[in-house]
Parts: sequence; structure tokens; C-alpha cells
Amino acid sequence: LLNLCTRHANRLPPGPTPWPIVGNLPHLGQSPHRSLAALATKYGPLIHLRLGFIDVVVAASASVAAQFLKAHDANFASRPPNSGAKHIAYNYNDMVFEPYGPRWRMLRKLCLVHLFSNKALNDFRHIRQEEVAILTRALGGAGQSIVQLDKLLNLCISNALSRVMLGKRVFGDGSGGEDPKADEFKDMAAEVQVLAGEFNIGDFIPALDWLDLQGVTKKMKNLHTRLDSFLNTILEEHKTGSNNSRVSGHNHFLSMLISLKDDADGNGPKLSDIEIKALLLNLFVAGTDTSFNTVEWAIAELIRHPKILKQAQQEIDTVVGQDRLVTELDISQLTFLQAIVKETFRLHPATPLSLPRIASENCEINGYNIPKGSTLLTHVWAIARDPKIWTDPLKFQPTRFLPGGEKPNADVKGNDFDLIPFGAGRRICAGMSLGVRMVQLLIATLVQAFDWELANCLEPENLNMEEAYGLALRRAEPLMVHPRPRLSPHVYTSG
Ligand code: HEM
Repeated sequence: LLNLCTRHANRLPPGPTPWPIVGNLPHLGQSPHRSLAALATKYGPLIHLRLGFIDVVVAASASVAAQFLKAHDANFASRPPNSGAKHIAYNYNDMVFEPYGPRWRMLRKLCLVHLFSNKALNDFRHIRQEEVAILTRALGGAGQSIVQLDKLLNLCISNALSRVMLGKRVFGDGSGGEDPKADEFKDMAAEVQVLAGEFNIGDFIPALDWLDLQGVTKKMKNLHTRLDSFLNTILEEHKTGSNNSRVSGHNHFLSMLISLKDDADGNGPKLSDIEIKALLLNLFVAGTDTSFNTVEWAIAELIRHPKILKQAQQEIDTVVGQDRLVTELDISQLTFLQAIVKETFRLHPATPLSLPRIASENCEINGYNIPKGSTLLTHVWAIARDPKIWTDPLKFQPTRFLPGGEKPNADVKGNDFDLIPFGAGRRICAGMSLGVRMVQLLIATLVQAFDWELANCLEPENLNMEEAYGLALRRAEPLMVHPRPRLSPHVYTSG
């Protein structure tokens, strides 16, 4: 019996047979999230792969994810070493890749208190609403021109974030027009997501790291230089007081970070310039792409489902009317709209494989051995499409979240493992509260204020809904649209 138990506990989860040296890297293909989902269908919801010399386990069902992120969360509270953290995120001097411990806790607390607590979110609500109103004016004034929605969404979200973090807009003058600097930043943030999502061979076969076979390291270093120069300008402006924005003041996140002092025993949260830049980088990169991709996917789905769009517009018209824009305070009354947001998070989760975690110690999950040092990938995307949990999982069907539907009480906040777009456990998305508010407000406003037509007379059923894999799951083709205003004209000109 003892023998049997020992053998059982030493067994790795099932998975495809690894090739020599490269292991299962060739199994990942162009869309690793889809390949891993297919492997989970074949081998079961807990699979093991060997990527180069690294053990990787994939949690592809709600119950397996709960085993890792609830029952064994303490053992998976850090992230594995990777070239993105080294070359882009200031050699692990950031928060996203900081190992679980006192410094990580300190950074998270700073963000929670100053950015993401209910108080902070309420204090800065007017900023989000002002930026969304600016976006609405820009879209309302588009006339016959074609709008690339993700660009304007990025501008809006980046400015809402930067007004809170830096006391000013980073892009544009607030008139809602396009800005080449914003385009450049958007491209850089998108590149971070693509490069960070790459399975870089050097991360898995250390002996090959120096060869940089895919050219990823070179691209990362180059990108880092550009991002660093962007962040240096921001930091210098603040230090020399040349921040001449109309909305500057000193009551913002960066001024607080700069003014932190050591406590008496020198252990206080004093941050170096590098640590400050790394944290700003984390927040901008993690906060912009995730949010605007989600909103872009939602509008694409609503264009393909005009009845659902109409129903959502009717709900908002009833609660808010057509003479003012919807606000964050209205959202609690918009149950159908909330269901649309949940359905978008389900079908198009911003980070399909979440962010990786690492096993600090050996542990046993579902009777399988998970070796110390294994990378855990939580397959948020596959869980949200699991046919054992969801009826017609590929259908965009917000009613599933309404009373009488299959999941009337599901929440996206890490409590219900069937739907974990923000991850779960100790390391759950730090900016979830802001992300949810921003995405809800943006989708509600775009639904309320416009009817949507696709550019070039494209029929909704022909809209390309393919994904482009990255750490954040973008649309393969950006959504090109004509927004048609549907509210009283003064709504698009006032404010
Ligand atoms: C649609 C919106 C968003 C989605 C779907 C999303 C998703 C995620 C996910 C899945 C993780 C990994 C969680 C885990 O390991 O279990 C994460 C981490 C993180 N997110 Fe988000 N996120 C969003 C918005 C934001 C925003 C707005 C911010 C900040 C401005 C942000 C900042 C972060 C940070 C700092 C981490 C790392 C947390 C840590 O390691 O302790 N995210 N996010």
C-alpha cells in the first residue's frame, strides 16, 4: 500500500509526450491558449507539459483552478522568472513580478490606498466621467469619417489613469483628438503584451538564452529603452516642477511616491526612481490594454447582436433618459448592461492564460505531484468556455447572467471560479476595482450614446472576430466603425 501511495504521489499530471530538449514547446503553436485548451480536452483539466527544462502545469477547469488559487494559493503566490520581467520591467523592480513578501505587500497597499480603494475610486470618479465625456464628444463629431475605436479608447483610458497617477493627461489636450504620442504609447503597450506573452525559448532552455533564437530579447531591450525614455520625461517633469498641466496640483499618485520617506529603521517604503518607473509602467501597461480590449470586444459583439444592443439601449433610456450621459452611479440599476459586461469578460477575457505563478514547494493537486518550481498557467479562457459549465459556451448570451439564467449570481471578482478574468487569490488583479468600473462606464456610454455601423458597409455577420494572441488577447483586426449619435444633440457638445 505504501508503495502504491508513493508512486501515486510522484505521478505528474497527464500531458503530451515531450520532445528531447525543447520538450512540448512545439505543441504551443501560434495560439498557445487554443493549443492548450485542445490539449486539456484530450488529457483532462489538469495537464503537465515540459517546456524546455521547465515543468508547466495548466489549470483548465474551475475546480482545478480553485485547487491552485484557493486551497494552495499560498504556494503559488509568486511569479516565475522570465525575460519580460528582466528586460522590460526593470529587472524585477516592479510589482507584477515582485516575489510574494513584504515589499510586494507594501507596493500593493500603496496602490490599494491611493488608487483602488472605494474612497480613492469615488474621489476620482469625476475624472473618469470627464474623460469618457470627451471621448463621447470626439465620437459624436466623427461625422462620416471612419473611427478606429481602440485608438480613442486607449486615449481615454490612458488619460483617465494618468490624471489620477500623474495629475495630468499624458496624451492630447483633452479635446479628444488623436495624438501621435498616444499612438506611440499604445503601440509600445501592445508590444509589451505581445512580447510578454511569447514563450521565449531562452526562458525555458537557459543554455540557449544568449542565442535569442526568436529575437525576443533584442526586441524587449529596444522596447524598454523607448518606454524608459517616456517614463524619464514624466519623472523629470514632476521633479523639476515643469508639469504645467491645467489639472496638475500635487495631490496625485506620483507626487505621493516621490515624497515617501524612510521610516526610522530604514525599512519604510522609500522608492528609488527605478522602482517608481517600474510601478508606473506596470499600472499603465496592465491598466490600458486589458480595459480597452474588453470594451472593443464588447462593441464588436453588440454590433453582431443588434437585438442585444437595442435592449441595452432601452434599459439605459429608461433609467437615464436621452438628455444626459450615463454615470457610474447609474450602473447599479443597469442589470442587463452588467450582464453584457460579464458576458464580454467570459468570452473575451483580457488575459487568456492569466499571469503565470510558480510553485514555491512541491505539492499535490488532485492526487498528482506538482514539482517545486513548476509554472502554473490558469486557463481563464478555457474555463469560461467549458461546455460542462456553460450552455452554448461560444454564444454571446448575456441573459445567462440574469435571474432565471444559468448563472444569475456569478461575479467576476475571483469568488466564482467559473469566471475569473481577473485571476483569483492573493495575487488577483490589483486594479480589478478600477478595471470593472472603467469597463462598465465605457460600455454603458458607448451603448447609450451611439448606434454603430461598420466601416466600408461591412455586414455585421462578416465582421472578423479572430483573436491575436498575446499576454492580452487583442482583436486580430481593429474595429473600424461609424458611431451614429442617438441622444439629444447638447449631450455631445456640453461639459
Ligand atoms: C479589464 C481589465 C483587467 C483585467 C481583465 C485584468 C486581469 C488581470 C489578471 C488576470 C491578472 C493576474 C492575476 C493573477 O495572477 O491571479 C492581473 C494582474 C494585475 N493587474 Fe490587472 N486586469 C485588468 C485591469 C487592470 C487595471 C486597470 C490595473 C491598474 C491600473 C491592473 C493592474 C494589475 C496589476 C498591478 C497586476 C499584478 C498584481 C500582482 O502581481 O500582485 N489591471 N490583471
